[in-house]
Amino acid sequence: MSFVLRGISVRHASAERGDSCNALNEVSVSIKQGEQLALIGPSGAGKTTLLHTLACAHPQASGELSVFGVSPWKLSHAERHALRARLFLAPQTPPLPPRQRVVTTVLAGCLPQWNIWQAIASLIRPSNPDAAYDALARFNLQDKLYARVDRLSGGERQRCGMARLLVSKADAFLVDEPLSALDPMLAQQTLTTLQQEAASRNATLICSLHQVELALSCFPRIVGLRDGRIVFDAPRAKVTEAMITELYRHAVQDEQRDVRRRQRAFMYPADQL
Ligand SMILES: Nc1ncnc2c1ncn2[C@@H]1O[C@H](COP(=O)(O)OP(=O)(O)OP(=O)(O)O)[C@@H](O)[C@H]1O
Repeated sequence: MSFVLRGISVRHASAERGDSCNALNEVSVSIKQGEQLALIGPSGAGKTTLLHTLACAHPQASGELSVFGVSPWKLSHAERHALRARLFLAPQTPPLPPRQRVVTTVLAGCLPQWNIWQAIASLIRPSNPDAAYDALARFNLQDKLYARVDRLSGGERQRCGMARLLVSKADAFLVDEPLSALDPMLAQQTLTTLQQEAASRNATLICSLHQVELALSCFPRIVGLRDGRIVFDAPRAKVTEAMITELYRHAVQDEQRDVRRRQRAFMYPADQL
Protein backbone atom coordinates (compact mmCIF):
# COMPACT_ATOMS: atom_id res chain seq x y z
CA MET A 1 0.00 0.00 0.00
CA SER A 2 1.16 3.55 -0.73
CA PHE A 3 -1.25 5.26 1.61
CA VAL A 4 -3.68 4.17 4.28
CA LEU A 5 -5.78 6.82 6.06
CA ARG A 6 -8.05 5.92 8.94
CA GLY A 7 -10.36 8.62 10.30
CA ILE A 8 -7.99 11.44 9.39
CA SER A 9 -9.04 14.96 10.42
CA VAL A 10 -6.94 18.01 9.58
CA ARG A 11 -7.28 21.57 10.75
CA HIS A 12 -5.06 24.32 9.37
CA ALA A 13 -2.94 26.01 12.02
CA SER A 14 -3.90 29.38 10.53
CA ALA A 15 -7.66 28.65 10.61
CA GLU A 16 -9.50 31.47 12.33
CA ARG A 17 -10.15 31.17 16.05
CA GLY A 18 -13.67 29.96 16.68
CA ASP A 19 -13.86 28.44 13.22
CA SER A 20 -15.09 24.96 14.01
CA CYS A 21 -14.51 23.59 10.50
CA ASN A 22 -11.80 21.06 9.80
CA ALA A 23 -10.30 21.07 6.32
CA LEU A 24 -10.58 17.26 6.43
CA ASN A 25 -13.06 15.28 8.52
CA GLU A 26 -12.71 11.59 9.35
CA VAL A 27 -11.25 10.70 5.97
CA SER A 28 -10.54 6.99 5.45
CA VAL A 29 -9.06 5.70 2.23
CA SER A 30 -6.50 3.12 1.07
CA ILE A 31 -4.43 3.57 -2.06
CA LYS A 32 -2.32 0.76 -3.51
CA GLN A 33 1.13 1.24 -5.00
CA GLY A 34 0.79 2.06 -8.71
CA GLU A 35 -2.85 3.10 -8.46
CA GLN A 36 -4.02 6.17 -10.36
CA LEU A 37 -6.90 8.16 -8.95
CA ALA A 38 -8.51 11.54 -9.43
CA LEU A 39 -9.73 13.75 -6.58
CA ILE A 40 -12.68 15.88 -7.55
CA GLY A 41 -14.97 18.21 -5.65
CA PRO A 42 -15.95 21.85 -5.35
CA SER A 43 -13.59 24.62 -4.36
CA GLY A 44 -12.66 24.38 -0.69
CA ALA A 45 -13.59 20.68 -0.54
CA GLY A 46 -10.20 19.73 0.91
CA LYS A 47 -8.41 18.32 -2.15
CA THR A 48 -5.22 20.33 -1.62
CA THR A 49 -5.27 19.59 2.12
CA LEU A 50 -5.57 15.88 1.41
CA LEU A 51 -2.64 15.97 -1.03
CA HIS A 52 -0.53 17.89 1.50
CA THR A 53 -1.46 15.40 4.22
CA LEU A 54 -0.37 12.50 1.99
CA ALA A 55 2.86 14.37 1.24
CA CYS A 56 3.53 14.58 5.01
CA ALA A 57 3.55 18.36 4.68
CA HIS A 58 1.43 18.85 7.79
CA PRO A 59 0.31 16.47 10.55
CA GLN A 60 -3.25 15.34 11.07
CA ALA A 61 -5.18 16.47 14.15
CA SER A 62 -6.53 12.95 14.63
CA GLY A 63 -6.66 9.59 12.90
CA GLU A 64 -3.95 7.33 11.54
CA LEU A 65 -1.84 7.90 8.46
CA SER A 66 0.42 5.28 6.95
CA VAL A 67 2.71 6.14 4.02
CA PHE A 68 4.57 3.22 2.42
CA GLY A 69 3.82 1.22 5.55
CA VAL A 70 5.10 3.69 8.14
CA SER A 71 3.51 6.40 10.28
CA PRO A 72 5.32 9.56 9.15
CA TRP A 73 4.67 11.59 12.29
CA LYS A 74 6.15 8.88 14.52
CA LEU A 75 9.46 9.01 12.61
CA SER A 76 12.47 11.14 13.48
CA HIS A 77 12.95 14.31 11.47
CA ALA A 78 15.67 12.68 9.35
CA GLU A 79 13.58 9.57 8.68
CA ARG A 80 10.58 11.69 7.68
CA HIS A 81 12.84 13.68 5.36
CA ALA A 82 13.92 10.42 3.68
CA LEU A 83 10.28 9.35 3.37
CA ARG A 84 9.34 12.66 1.75
CA ALA A 85 12.01 12.06 -0.91
CA ARG A 86 9.79 9.22 -2.17
CA LEU A 87 6.84 11.59 -2.57
CA PHE A 88 6.58 14.29 -5.19
CA LEU A 89 4.05 17.01 -4.39
CA ALA A 90 3.34 19.22 -7.41
CA PRO A 91 1.48 22.31 -6.16
CA GLN A 92 -1.05 24.07 -8.34
CA THR A 93 1.28 27.05 -8.72
CA PRO A 94 4.82 25.67 -8.53
CA PRO A 95 7.11 28.00 -6.56
CA LEU A 96 9.74 28.43 -9.27
CA PRO A 97 12.51 30.98 -8.64
CA PRO A 98 11.79 33.71 -11.23
CA ARG A 99 15.38 34.54 -12.19
CA GLN A 100 16.48 30.95 -12.54
CA ARG A 101 17.05 29.16 -15.87
CA VAL A 102 14.49 26.50 -16.70
CA VAL A 103 17.20 23.80 -16.78
CA THR A 104 18.19 24.54 -13.16
CA THR A 105 14.59 24.66 -12.04
CA VAL A 106 13.76 21.31 -13.63
CA LEU A 107 16.83 19.65 -12.14
CA ALA A 108 15.64 20.76 -8.70
CA GLY A 109 13.42 17.67 -8.98
CA CYS A 110 16.63 15.68 -8.20
CA LEU A 111 17.31 17.57 -4.95
CA PRO A 112 16.03 14.81 -2.64
CA GLN A 113 18.63 12.45 -4.15
CA TRP A 114 21.51 14.92 -3.96
CA ASN A 115 23.78 15.93 -1.12
CA ILE A 116 24.34 19.62 -0.40
CA TRP A 117 27.48 19.80 -2.60
CA GLN A 118 25.77 18.27 -5.62
CA ALA A 119 22.88 20.73 -5.14
CA ILE A 120 25.21 23.74 -5.00
CA ALA A 121 27.28 22.48 -7.96
CA SER A 122 24.13 22.09 -10.06
CA LEU A 123 23.08 25.65 -9.23
CA ILE A 124 26.38 26.89 -10.70
CA ARG A 125 26.55 24.47 -13.63
CA PRO A 126 23.47 22.27 -14.30
CA SER A 127 24.61 18.73 -13.59
CA ASN A 128 22.47 16.86 -16.09
CA PRO A 129 21.01 19.15 -18.76
CA ASP A 130 20.16 16.15 -20.97
CA ALA A 131 17.76 14.82 -18.34
CA ALA A 132 16.13 18.26 -18.08
CA TYR A 133 15.90 18.47 -21.88
CA ASP A 134 14.25 15.04 -22.14
CA ALA A 135 11.76 15.89 -19.38
CA LEU A 136 10.87 19.21 -21.02
CA ALA A 137 10.54 17.53 -24.43
CA ARG A 138 7.75 15.36 -23.07
CA PHE A 139 5.80 18.58 -22.48
CA ASN A 140 6.92 20.22 -25.78
CA LEU A 141 9.03 22.71 -23.84
CA GLN A 142 12.55 21.63 -24.87
CA ASP A 143 13.20 24.97 -26.62
CA LYS A 144 12.85 26.69 -23.22
CA LEU A 145 15.76 24.78 -21.63
CA TYR A 146 17.86 27.91 -21.06
CA ALA A 147 15.00 30.45 -20.81
CA ARG A 148 14.51 32.37 -17.59
CA VAL A 149 11.55 31.18 -15.53
CA ASP A 150 10.00 34.65 -15.33
CA ARG A 151 9.82 34.74 -19.14
CA LEU A 152 7.50 31.70 -19.25
CA SER A 153 3.74 31.86 -19.62
CA GLY A 154 1.56 30.50 -16.81
CA GLY A 155 0.94 27.26 -18.73
CA GLU A 156 4.66 26.84 -19.51
CA ARG A 157 5.50 27.37 -15.86
CA GLN A 158 2.97 24.74 -14.88
CA ARG A 159 4.49 22.22 -17.32
CA CYS A 160 7.97 23.16 -16.11
CA GLY A 161 6.82 22.10 -12.62
CA MET A 162 5.63 18.79 -14.12
CA ALA A 163 9.02 18.28 -15.81
CA ARG A 164 10.55 18.37 -12.31
CA LEU A 165 8.39 15.41 -11.44
CA LEU A 166 9.81 13.41 -14.36
CA VAL A 167 13.44 13.87 -13.22
CA SER A 168 12.58 12.97 -9.63
CA LYS A 169 12.83 9.39 -8.37
CA ALA A 170 9.54 9.59 -6.47
CA ASP A 171 7.33 6.55 -5.92
CA ALA A 172 4.16 8.64 -5.59
CA PHE A 173 3.07 11.71 -7.52
CA LEU A 174 0.66 14.03 -5.67
CA VAL A 175 -0.43 16.53 -8.25
CA ASP A 176 -2.67 19.49 -7.46
CA GLU A 177 -4.73 20.79 -10.38
CA PRO A 178 -1.99 20.35 -12.99
CA LEU A 179 -4.19 21.55 -15.84
CA SER A 180 -5.56 24.84 -14.51
CA ALA A 181 -3.43 27.01 -16.85
CA LEU A 182 -3.54 24.74 -19.91
CA ASP A 183 -5.70 24.70 -23.03
CA PRO A 184 -7.74 21.50 -23.60
CA MET A 185 -5.22 19.94 -26.02
CA LEU A 186 -2.23 20.56 -23.72
CA ALA A 187 -4.28 19.45 -20.72
CA GLN A 188 -4.90 16.05 -22.31
CA GLN A 189 -1.24 15.69 -23.39
CA THR A 190 0.02 16.65 -19.92
CA LEU A 191 -2.27 14.17 -18.23
CA THR A 192 -1.22 11.42 -20.63
CA THR A 193 2.46 12.12 -19.93
CA LEU A 194 1.90 12.03 -16.16
CA GLN A 195 -0.05 8.79 -16.40
CA GLN A 196 2.51 7.12 -18.69
CA GLU A 197 5.36 8.10 -16.36
CA ALA A 198 3.51 6.81 -13.30
CA ALA A 199 2.65 3.53 -15.06
CA SER A 200 6.20 3.01 -16.37
CA ARG A 201 7.74 3.20 -12.88
CA ASN A 202 4.74 1.78 -11.01
CA ALA A 203 4.37 5.05 -9.11
CA THR A 204 1.10 5.99 -7.47
CA LEU A 205 -0.60 8.97 -9.11
CA ILE A 206 -3.14 11.07 -7.20
CA CYS A 207 -4.34 14.07 -9.08
CA SER A 208 -6.84 16.75 -8.05
CA LEU A 209 -8.86 18.03 -10.96
CA HIS A 210 -11.63 20.51 -11.65
CA GLN A 211 -12.15 19.02 -15.13
CA VAL A 212 -14.63 16.32 -14.15
CA GLU A 213 -14.98 14.92 -17.68
CA LEU A 214 -11.24 14.50 -18.01
CA ALA A 215 -11.09 12.86 -14.58
CA LEU A 216 -13.80 10.39 -15.60
CA SER A 217 -12.28 9.62 -18.98
CA CYS A 218 -8.66 9.22 -17.81
CA PHE A 219 -8.69 7.83 -14.26
CA PRO A 220 -9.87 4.36 -13.21
CA ARG A 221 -10.78 5.48 -9.68
CA ILE A 222 -12.56 8.67 -8.66
CA VAL A 223 -12.74 10.11 -5.15
CA GLY A 224 -15.33 12.85 -4.61
CA LEU A 225 -14.67 15.25 -1.72
CA ARG A 226 -16.94 17.90 -0.25
CA ASP A 227 -16.63 19.85 3.00
CA GLY A 228 -13.56 17.82 3.93
CA ARG A 229 -15.38 14.48 3.68
CA ILE A 230 -15.29 11.70 1.13
CA VAL A 231 -18.70 11.68 -0.57
CA PHE A 232 -17.86 8.75 -2.84
CA ASP A 233 -14.89 6.60 -3.76
CA ALA A 234 -15.68 4.48 -6.79
CA PRO A 235 -14.39 3.02 -10.04
CA ARG A 236 -15.20 5.46 -12.80
CA ALA A 237 -17.75 3.09 -14.37
CA LYS A 238 -19.80 3.36 -11.17
CA VAL A 239 -19.76 7.17 -11.01
CA THR A 240 -23.11 8.45 -12.24
CA GLU A 241 -24.24 11.88 -13.34
CA ALA A 242 -26.44 12.06 -10.25
CA MET A 243 -23.38 11.54 -8.01
CA ILE A 244 -21.54 14.37 -9.77
CA THR A 245 -24.55 16.69 -9.57
CA GLU A 246 -24.95 15.96 -5.87
CA LEU A 247 -21.21 16.52 -5.27
CA TYR A 248 -21.34 20.02 -6.76
CA ARG A 249 -24.93 20.95 -5.82
CA HIS A 250 -24.04 22.75 -2.63
CA ALA A 251 -21.27 24.68 -4.37
CA VAL A 252 -23.81 26.07 -6.86
CA GLN A 253 -26.26 26.91 -4.06
CA ASP A 254 -23.53 28.62 -2.03
CA GLU A 255 -22.46 30.64 -5.06
CA GLN A 256 -26.07 31.75 -5.70
CA ARG A 257 -26.48 32.71 -2.03
CA ASP A 258 -23.27 34.77 -2.13
CA VAL A 259 -24.43 36.58 -5.29
CA ARG A 260 -27.79 37.41 -3.62
CA ARG A 261 -25.98 38.62 -0.48
CA ARG A 262 -23.66 40.86 -2.54
CA GLN A 263 -26.63 42.25 -4.49
CA ARG A 264 -28.49 43.03 -1.24
CA ALA A 265 -25.40 44.70 0.24
CA PHE A 266 -25.06 46.83 -2.89
CA MET A 267 -28.73 47.89 -3.03
CA TYR A 268 -29.33 48.38 0.72
CA PRO A 269 -25.93 49.35 2.19
CA ALA A 270 -27.56 50.81 5.32
CA ASP A 271 -28.83 47.33 6.30
CA GLN A 272 -25.23 46.13 6.54
CA LEU A 273 -24.32 48.62 9.28
N1 LIG B 1 -3.63 27.86 5.10
C1 LIG B 1 -4.91 27.76 5.46
N2 LIG B 1 -5.37 28.30 6.59
C2 LIG B 1 -6.66 28.19 6.98
N3 LIG B 1 -7.59 27.53 6.28
C3 LIG B 1 -7.20 26.96 5.12
C4 LIG B 1 -5.85 27.05 4.64
N4 LIG B 1 -5.77 26.38 3.46
C5 LIG B 1 -7.01 25.91 3.21
N5 LIG B 1 -7.86 26.25 4.19
C6 LIG B 1 -9.29 25.91 4.29
O1 LIG B 1 -9.37 24.49 4.25
C7 LIG B 1 -10.48 24.09 3.45
C8 LIG B 1 -10.00 23.16 2.34
O2 LIG B 1 -9.15 23.89 1.48
P1 LIG B 1 -8.39 23.20 0.27
O3 LIG B 1 -7.42 24.19 -0.28
O4 LIG B 1 -7.84 21.90 0.73
O5 LIG B 1 -9.58 22.94 -0.76
P2 LIG B 1 -9.54 22.54 -2.31
O6 LIG B 1 -10.56 21.48 -2.50
O7 LIG B 1 -8.14 22.20 -2.72
O8 LIG B 1 -10.00 23.90 -3.00
P3 LIG B 1 -9.68 24.46 -4.48
O9 LIG B 1 -10.35 23.53 -5.44
O10 LIG B 1 -10.33 25.81 -4.46
O11 LIG B 1 -8.18 24.53 -4.64
C9 LIG B 1 -11.13 25.36 2.92
O12 LIG B 1 -12.23 25.66 3.75
C10 LIG B 1 -10.06 26.41 3.09
O13 LIG B 1 -10.62 27.68 3.33
